[in-house]
Amino acid sequence: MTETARATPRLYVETQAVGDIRLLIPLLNAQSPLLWIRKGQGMAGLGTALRLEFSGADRFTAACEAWREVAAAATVHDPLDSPGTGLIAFGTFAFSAKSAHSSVLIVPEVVIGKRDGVFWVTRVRVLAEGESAPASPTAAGPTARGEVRSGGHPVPPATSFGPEYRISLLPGEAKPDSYREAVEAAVGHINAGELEKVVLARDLVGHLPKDSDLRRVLLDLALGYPDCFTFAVDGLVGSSPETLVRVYHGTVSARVLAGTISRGRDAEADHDQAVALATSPKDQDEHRFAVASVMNALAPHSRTLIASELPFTLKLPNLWHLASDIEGTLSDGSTSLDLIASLHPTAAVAGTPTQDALRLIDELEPFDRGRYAGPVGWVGADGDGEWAVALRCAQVDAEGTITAYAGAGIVSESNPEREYLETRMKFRPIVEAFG
Ligand SMILES: C=C(O[C@@H]1C=C(C(=O)O)C=C[C@H]1O)C(=O)O
Repeated sequence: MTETARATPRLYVETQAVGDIRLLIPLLNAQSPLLWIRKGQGMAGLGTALRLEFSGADRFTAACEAWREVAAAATVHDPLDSPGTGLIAFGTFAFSAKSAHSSVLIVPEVVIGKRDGVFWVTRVRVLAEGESAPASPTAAGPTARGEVRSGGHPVPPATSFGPEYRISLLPGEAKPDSYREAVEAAVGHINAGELEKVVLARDLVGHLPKDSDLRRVLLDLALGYPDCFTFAVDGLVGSSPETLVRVYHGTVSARVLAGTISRGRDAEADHDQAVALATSPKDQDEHRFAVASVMNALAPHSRTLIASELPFTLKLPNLWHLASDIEGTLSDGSTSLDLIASLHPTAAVAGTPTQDALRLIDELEPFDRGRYAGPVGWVGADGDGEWAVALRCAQVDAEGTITAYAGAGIVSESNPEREYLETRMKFRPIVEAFG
């Protein structure tokens, strides 16, 4: 199912430290941005040095294998050796093994990054057949094809934003009534003892005029949701609060979210909402399934693995979530790609038991989720990386069609209207960013 290049391309990669970079988003390409930031820190990508596509049930294992080969064949000069420096790929994976949408790893020609007061630029090019890689770094790094450097400055220039736009997103394949009916049907299956939890989503669609500047949407998301990962990979744009997995030098961490309530109108009502969420048996049930699925997936790869005993309430501008942080040390040298293969799909986005939930999603959701609820993030040459669950997001395709998705965890106590309203809250970041 998965296409692999005949010969592994040999990449030549140079990272250099640069002076202060203020904002990453204005440096991006307006129509095909590559971005991964949280709290203003992260990486922006320009151009494509290498694109690897995967599909089907083996999309994760094929990506692990292909990335290992690409990393092994690459020559990397990276004096900084920190998360995100050196060779990296941005990635987005389809939710379903049956999806018609591709899963991709993209190595940009240029990566501009900032983290903990360190600023860097990485340049990448594919070596020609027979060409040997420079043994030591060239002063300003390899110049990407066709790029004109302004005054020899290593950071590509910011460009001004294109015209403003306001786009309405309207119900797509799943109309509000059919969503409520699907929730009701799911509760029936749960009460019949067929499964314990299923996550059902609905979609909104809109159209982005040709040549619209997607950086406007990213800026809105990044400023409005600074504690979330704001991402743009291959047309998938969004701001996710949920860390699927982070791997760094043999440690592993994740943030599991499941259980949601609206924000209160004033401080007191808001506090009451948080207490109501933290003490709701329905939300605790939903959450327990989600934590268990992540712990079970990580346990075989970990020497130690700890989740907080009780979930905490995570405040976002549009809602409260029940959250649990998980931390551990790896026992088997798994890369972040190996771990997303084990983790996906968690009970926070599929349900419990997984296979029954996936079957019911196929039956009750009238669309292909594409990359929604799949892993989105980045991986480095050593396999370390950071992946979020692609939530609060939309896919913008080549014709400008925007498809946004939001879902809710259904358990036996679920109420169709409340679950519908929960998806409305979850759509807010993306609806407001395009609107
Ligand atoms: C499915 C979504 O969110 C997931 C489901 C949640 C829930 O059911 O409470 C909460 C956070 C996410 O894990 C979504 O945002 O579309």
